[in-house]
Amino acid sequence: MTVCILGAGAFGTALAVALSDRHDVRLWGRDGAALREMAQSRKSPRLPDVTLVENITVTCDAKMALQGADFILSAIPLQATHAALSELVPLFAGQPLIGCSKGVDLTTGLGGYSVLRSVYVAGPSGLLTGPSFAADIAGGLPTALTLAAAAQEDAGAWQAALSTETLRLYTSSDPIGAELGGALKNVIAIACGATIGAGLGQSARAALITRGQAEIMRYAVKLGAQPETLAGLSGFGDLCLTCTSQKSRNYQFGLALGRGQAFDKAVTVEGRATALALLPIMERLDIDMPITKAVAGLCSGAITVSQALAALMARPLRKEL
Ligand SMILES: NC(=O)C1=CN([C@@H]2O[C@H](COP(=O)(O)OP(=O)(O)OC[C@H]3O[C@@H](n4cnc5c(N)ncnc54)[C@H](O)[C@@H]3O)[C@@H](O)[C@H]2O)C=CC1
Ligand SMILES: O=C(CO)COP(=O)(O)O
Repeated sequence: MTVCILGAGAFGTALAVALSDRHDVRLWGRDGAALREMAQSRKSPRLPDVTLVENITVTCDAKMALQGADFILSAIPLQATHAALSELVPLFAGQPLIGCSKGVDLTTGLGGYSVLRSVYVAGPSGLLTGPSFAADIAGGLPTALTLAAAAQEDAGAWQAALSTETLRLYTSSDPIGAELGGALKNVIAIACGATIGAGLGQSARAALITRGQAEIMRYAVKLGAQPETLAGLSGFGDLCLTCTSQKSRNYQFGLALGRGQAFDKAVTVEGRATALALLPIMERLDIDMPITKAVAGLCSGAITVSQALAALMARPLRKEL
């Protein structure tokens, strides 16, 4: 089969490497000069340890990349996905479109799967998400992810086509739960990084992960997710990984906030825009999300880490569940 991957950053490239074990892959990106350099050197600046094998075609020609593709995967950062796909969808030919991005859109409030549905109205779409660093996938380390689609038979067929010896896919028929678990964990990871960066300790981080999971659950269930999905790979699994690993860019961004250090604005940190996107929605729907609110305040510069801590600790005492 032929798989077209949109977005030639770390994650798109990692998926290209993994799927090239079984399929021909077309890796499409928008930056012509960078793509030509990748095509020639067979190296990715984002994943320097990896060599791109021959059956990965690197290109900025979308028509060529999509021609005859059996699957389309999108690994374009979430805030750019709607605009980018709106231009590309006219070139699609009814293939499954599977989102791989994690976040909530600032303009529409939609998550990774729902953005795809809003642009690719007539075609089948799904979401691939869960605990996975690009470098791990590209390095052939064992990884388990959730492949979610509204129709279980679609998810089953796509699982069979896209699993590899090292990439183990589980199906889910709850794409809303999958998109929200993957998006909201990034916000909690920023809080965890800030906590460690400010020297508040690992006990505080464990509390944030647990209370973070509680507020992710409140939000997602209100928006129609199944609670079990939030306990799975796309929810709890990815929350664990991102909140505890210095490889996570969301966690690194939080660490810098906690230490009062600057952070490179060019690095993809999905949780920053996601926290700001969630703020008006949780207020409108009256969902209690104090950690997300604190992270939104940190990201907009409205509050400091010590003010965020003081606000969280001063909340009225309550029952845990
Ligand atoms: N890096 C990782 O370990 C993982 C990343 N993801 C998700 O994958 C998505 C992409 O992240 P990364 O690849 O890591 O980011 P990245 O920063 O490495 O790469 C992003 C790529 O997207 C391209 N891009 C930006 N706007 C674009 C547009 N309008 N059209 C086409 N290309 C555009 C950039 O040129 C860049 O090549 C994010 O939503 C992230 O949460 C998911 C799982 C793991
Ligand atoms: O989503 C990820 C791991 O599952 C990657 O996390 P970061 O975007 O924080 O690096």
